[in-house]
Amino acid sequence: MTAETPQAQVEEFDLIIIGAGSGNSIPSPMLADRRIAIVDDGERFGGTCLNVGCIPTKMFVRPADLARELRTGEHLGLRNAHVDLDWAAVRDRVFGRIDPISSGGEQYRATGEPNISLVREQVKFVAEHELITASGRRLRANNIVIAGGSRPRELPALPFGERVITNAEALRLESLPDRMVVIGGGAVACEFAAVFDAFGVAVEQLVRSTPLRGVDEELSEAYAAAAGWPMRLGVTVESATETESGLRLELSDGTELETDLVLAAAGRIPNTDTLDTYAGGFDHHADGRLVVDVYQRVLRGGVPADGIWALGDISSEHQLKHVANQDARIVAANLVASAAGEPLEANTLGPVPMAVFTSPEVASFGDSLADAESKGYDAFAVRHNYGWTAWGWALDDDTSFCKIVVERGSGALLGAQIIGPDAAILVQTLVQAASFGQTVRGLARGQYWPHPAATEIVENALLKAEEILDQDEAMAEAGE
Ligand SMILES: Cc1cc2nc3c(=O)[nH]c(=O)nc-3n(C[C@H](O)[C@H](O)[C@H](O)COP(=O)(O)OP(=O)(O)OC[C@H]3O[C@@H](n4cnc5c(N)ncnc54)[C@H](O)[C@@H]3O)c2cc1C
Ligand SMILES: NC(=O)c1ccc[n+]([C@@H]2O[C@H](COP(=O)([O-])OP(=O)(O)OC[C@H]3O[C@@H](n4cnc5c(N)ncnc54)[C@H](O)[C@@H]3O)[C@@H](O)[C@H]2O)c1
Repeated sequence: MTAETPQAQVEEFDLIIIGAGSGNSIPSPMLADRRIAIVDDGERFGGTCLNVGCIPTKMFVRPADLARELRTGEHLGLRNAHVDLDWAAVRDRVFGRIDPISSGGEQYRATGEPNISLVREQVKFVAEHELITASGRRLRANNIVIAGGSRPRELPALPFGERVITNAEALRLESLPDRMVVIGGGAVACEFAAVFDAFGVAVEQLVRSTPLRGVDEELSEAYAAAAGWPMRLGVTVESATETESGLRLELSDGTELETDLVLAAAGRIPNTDTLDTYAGGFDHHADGRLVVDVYQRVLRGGVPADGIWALGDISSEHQLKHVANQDARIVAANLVASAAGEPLEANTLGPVPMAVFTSPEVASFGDSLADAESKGYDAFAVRHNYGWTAWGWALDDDTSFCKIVVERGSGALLGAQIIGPDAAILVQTLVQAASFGQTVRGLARGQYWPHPAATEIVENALLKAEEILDQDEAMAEAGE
């Protein structure tokens, strides 16, 4: 802007919410007396989870899982199960359901509430409480909620383009390629590899280290062994060359790989750079996330910046929707409390579960045994295989298992890792116990477990853990 260019007049609001993913849940009747601006630059309204993340991916996972189960059901006596998956039909069902929700939500925000203005463009900070939009509008508010999320990390050797795509493009492909390379070993890569494999694409997954790193070594190994598509571990792409029919990838192990399409899923980076939260003077972690305190207030010079809040991927160490939602609930409550001069609510919910809807499914919370030991816990782990329960016999399963990590003495549940069908549901029984401070003692025998449901896998792991605690106690009493 030159000296002669007149500056746009500042538009004043009581509250500006940047990001209409989890941020879109902040407005409520409690804030009906505030002039609110919701700012979002997404191609579709409603953020990552609704449009290109959790929800559509799982809507693809379901038919993929069904087809895989039928096709691989020979051992159960299923014969000649030939199942075709129709990509276009599945895709159109998914987005036929989701797109109207997105556009309906957008229309409601644009016209449905007199106190809310919707600003559909990119915005960035110019000062602690002031923003400028791409078209030059200047917005100011005493309270700003930063819910700008994250975006896929681009790899230098594989710039995004026609043949190198992200989750967003992958879900809406016009037609399926014959061959696809999936880069990464995280949740996105593992879920998409499983889906495209089931749809008949020749998938090859390239993992820099090990898949689902950070869960538990034994589980990561079991996952790599059980996944039904080729997975190369310990390799990266050094360079890529366009060929007539696709791309040739030169890999770090000296080999080459030809493919039609690359799906890059090498992590997500917070949108603090494009939002220029640095211009607001806020504190950032080394990876670019905003630093928040336990009340979700953004810090500036180590102390809470007045009226600046953040939630979800842009500030959280967990890039998970249930965490972003919880952050948003805290921010919503604290916007009301701070205006009323009441005490703020702390964000102190118990352990964070995560579930990866790949094949086989994986879920966990808390520490692996290695993590617990590195934190100084005197802990042990027990493992119970699905195949040791009646439900496992029904599945004819010999690869799935549940591990729980327990503190010696107290019997506190420090973590759990499950690989196998319905892992996401099973883990919640343990998350619930840990969240409400229940130890392993009495947990199995203090309630009924429907027989012969999959929950008996968890019940048996708990019984085993209790047995170890009893043995420890007996040894201590015997003075051993
Ligand atoms: C493929 C995939 C699958 C996933 N599956 C799961 C799952 O099964 N379970 C789970 O718990 N989590 C899952 N996640 C993670 C989950 O989607 C995110 O943790 C969650 O959506 C983050 O919400 P958010 O509100 O922080 O950000 P978002 O929902 O990303 O919202 C941020 C919004 O801010 C807007 N914005 C950003 N910068 C600006 C700017 N400068 N100006 C204006 N607007 C801006 C963006 O357009 C966007 O709409 C998945 C993620 C991906 C990518
Ligand atoms: N079911 C779920 O809950 C779910 C599903 C999808 C995504 N998510 C969330 O979305 C976030 C993003 O997922 P993601 O899988 O993209 O990230 P991630 O951080 O989980 O995994 C990134 C992967 O990319 C690899 N990688 C990083 N840099 C690389 C490089 N230069 N070359 C090769 N490989 C590289 C890492 O080794 C890792 O395997 C995750 O944090 C996850 O919490 C959750």
